[in-house]
Amino acid sequence: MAEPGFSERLRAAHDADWQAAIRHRFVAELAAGSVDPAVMRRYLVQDYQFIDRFVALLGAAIASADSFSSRLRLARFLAMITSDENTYFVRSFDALGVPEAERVAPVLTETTQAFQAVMREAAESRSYAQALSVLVVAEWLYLSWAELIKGPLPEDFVHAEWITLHANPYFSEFVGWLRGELDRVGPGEAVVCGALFGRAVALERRFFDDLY
Ligand SMILES: Cc1ncc(C[n+]2csc(CCO)c2C)c(N)n1
Repeated sequence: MAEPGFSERLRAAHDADWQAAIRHRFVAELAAGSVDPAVMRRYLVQDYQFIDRFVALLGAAIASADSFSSRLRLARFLAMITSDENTYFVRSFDALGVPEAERVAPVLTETTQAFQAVMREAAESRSYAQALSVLVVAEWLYLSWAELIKGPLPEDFVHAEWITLHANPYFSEFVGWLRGELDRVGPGEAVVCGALFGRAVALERRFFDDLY
């Protein structure tokens, strides 16, 4: 059997937080379409602020990537999420009656602030490997919970689209490629990449825990 790659070794090193996040109560309720509207609202309001820094981090990855083909691939993904995914938030905020102030400048939880700090740190490192360490967690962990959901989609688009955005062949393929990039460049900065990866996994779990 082939040796596990760098990304799988980091994931396995943080398996307890990883499993707690991908099997979280929030994910189960999302699949059942039973997330309390107040919980969904709190989640999406904080997540929109997460996405803001995520987009900046993806920009940093584009700037620090070590080849034109990698830059192109990341740039295409960036274009996709800043169009399709942004409309999901706007439509969901409308459906949930979220006022403008909470869309653009909500009070941030400590977890959201800590997450933003990790993303800022990774972006400011100007290291492709460090940027990838945080991007891979955010994308792969979401793909992993979404892939565990079986059966018919919930009726409400706020629930259903949040699942289909993360469980689709395009996204799965992209995450596979992104992991391959981290497998390729991460071992050169293994310790610092491992630390960023671990902080990000712990924060993903806390981000869900905070909702309850
Ligand atoms: C706390 C938190 N962590 C990860 C994601 C997942 N995510 C963020 S941006 C992006 C790319 C396009 O979908 C993905 C998968 C999230 N939404 N919120």
